[in-house]
Amino acid sequence: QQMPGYLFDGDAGDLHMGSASATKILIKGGTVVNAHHKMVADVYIEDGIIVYVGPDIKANDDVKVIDASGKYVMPGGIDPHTHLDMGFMGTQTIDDFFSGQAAALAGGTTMHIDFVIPVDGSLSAGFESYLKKAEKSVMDYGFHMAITKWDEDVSKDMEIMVKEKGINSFKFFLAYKGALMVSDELLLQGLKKCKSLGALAMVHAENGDAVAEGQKRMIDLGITGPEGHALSRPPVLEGEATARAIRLASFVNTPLYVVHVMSIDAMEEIAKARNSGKRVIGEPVVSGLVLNDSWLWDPDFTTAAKYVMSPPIRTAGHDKALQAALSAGILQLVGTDHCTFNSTQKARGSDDFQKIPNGVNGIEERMHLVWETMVESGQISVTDYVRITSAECARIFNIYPRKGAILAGSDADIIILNPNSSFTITADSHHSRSDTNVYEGRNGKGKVEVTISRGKVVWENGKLMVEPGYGRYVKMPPFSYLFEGLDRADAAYLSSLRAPVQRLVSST
Ligand SMILES: NC(=O)NCCC(=O)O
Ligand SMILES: [Zn+2]
Ligand SMILES: [Zn+2]
Repeated sequence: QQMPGYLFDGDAGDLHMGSASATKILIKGGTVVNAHHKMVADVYIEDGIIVYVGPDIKANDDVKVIDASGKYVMPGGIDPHTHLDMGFMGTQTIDDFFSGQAAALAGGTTMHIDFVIPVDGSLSAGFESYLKKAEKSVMDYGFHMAITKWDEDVSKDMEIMVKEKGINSFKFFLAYKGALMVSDELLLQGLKKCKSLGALAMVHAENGDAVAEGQKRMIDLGITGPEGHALSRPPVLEGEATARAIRLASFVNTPLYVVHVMSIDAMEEIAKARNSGKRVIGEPVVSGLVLNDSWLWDPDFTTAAKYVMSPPIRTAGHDKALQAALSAGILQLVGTDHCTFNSTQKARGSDDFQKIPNGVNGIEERMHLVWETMVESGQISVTDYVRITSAECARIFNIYPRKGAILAGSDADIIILNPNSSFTITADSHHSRSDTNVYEGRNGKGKVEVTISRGKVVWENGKLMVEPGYGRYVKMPPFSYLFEGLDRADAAYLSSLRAPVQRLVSST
C-alpha cells in the first residue's frame, strides 16, 4: 500500500527498478521523519531506491524485514564539510576516503561533500586526483572545489567543473596567508564567475593578514603553546571577514555560504544579512556547537593540540549562541569540517602552535552529538533535526529529494535511531584512524542502530559491513533554489540605475 502524498515522480510502477536478485528491505513500524513531516509508517526498499512509504506493507519471503517500532527512521546524514586524504600544513589527513567514510556510516552519515584542493592551482588536475583518492569510497560523496589562484585557465576550468563534472560550489579561503588565502580582488572575480555559472560561493571567513599579525604578536610575547592559536585569531577577525564576504557577495548579488561559523561575531553578521533579505547560508560545525576553548589551555600538549582548528573553538558562550541561532533558523545546517591528524602529526607544532596541523574529527560523531545537543535537550523538533543534518544540505547543493528525504524515488540512504539507547564516544572504539578524539568520553541518549546506504545495510548490531568501491560520485547540478529570481532582482536594479540617467538625458 502506498501513501499518494509520498510520491514525487511518476507512480510506484515506474519506480520498481529491482530485478529478481535485487536487495529488498522492509522497515516496519518506525516513525518516518522527513524535514516537512513525520508519521508512523513502513518503508519498502528495492535495489537501492525507496519504493513505498506507507502503513501495513506486506513482505514476501525474499525481503529482509527490520523492526523499527519505537524508533525513528530518518534520511541518512549528509555532511557538507569534510577533508579526507587532504595534504595540509605539510602533512596528510589521517582519514582517507575509506576510513573517513566507514566512520561516517557507523555514525549515521551516508553522504558527504569533500573539498577538492587544486593541484598547482589547476582545477582539472585537482578534480582527477580527488576522483582517484575516492576510488576506495564506501558511501556516496560529492565535491566542492577550492579556488586558490585566478587566471583565464581557472575561469575556464570553473565552467568545465560546473557544466561537465558535477561541481556546483567553490570555496574561497580568506585565511591561511601564503598558502590557500585569496585576495579581495580574487574573491570578487570568483563571486562574479560563480554567479554566472549558478554555482554557490563558499568562504572560510577569517582575516588572514590580521591572523598573521596576531600570530607574530603571540610569538613575540613568548606564547608558543596551543592556547596561542586561539589568542592569535580572535572572533573579531572572523566577524570582519564574514561581514566583508557578505558585502562583496551582496555587491555582486550572488548567494554566499559561510563555512564553519564559530563565533557570535560571525553569526550576528549572518543574522543581519538574512534579516535584510540577503541570501546567506551559515554552517556551524559540531565542534563549535559543543566544545569550548578551555581545552586549549590544558597543560598536556597532546590533549591541547587536538583541539587546534581554524577558526578556533571559542570561549564558552559562543557554543550556546550558535545552538540558539541554529534552532532559530539563523544558521541552516550542521557540518563537521572533519580534518583529522593523529597525535604524532599534531606534535609537529610542539614548540610552535603555528605548525600544529589545523583540524578536528567529527564525521562519526555529528549525528549523535546534534541529536543530544539539539533534540534531546528540547531545543529543536525531530523534523528540524532531519532538516539541519540532511535535507537542507541536499536542497542547498541541489540533490533534493534524491538525497535528504524518505520519499518514494529517493535513494535508500536511511538510518534507524533508537531514542532510548545511548552512545559513548572514545578513540578506542571510533572508526577514524586517529588515535585521539576531541569528544572523548562524551555520551548521551539516541543511538544510530542501523545505517542503510543505497539500499544496503552497512551498519547493524555494532558491525560495519562495507566494501571499498561501493560509494558513488554524486554530480550536483548548478542553479539551486538559492539562485531563483536573482535575474529579476538584477533587472530591477538595472532599471533603477537607468531611471536617473533617463531623467538627466531628458532634462538636457
Ligand atoms: N578548519 C581546519 O582547521 N582545517 C581544515 C581546513 C579548513 O576548513 O579551514
Ligand atoms: Zn576552512
Ligand atoms: Zn574545512
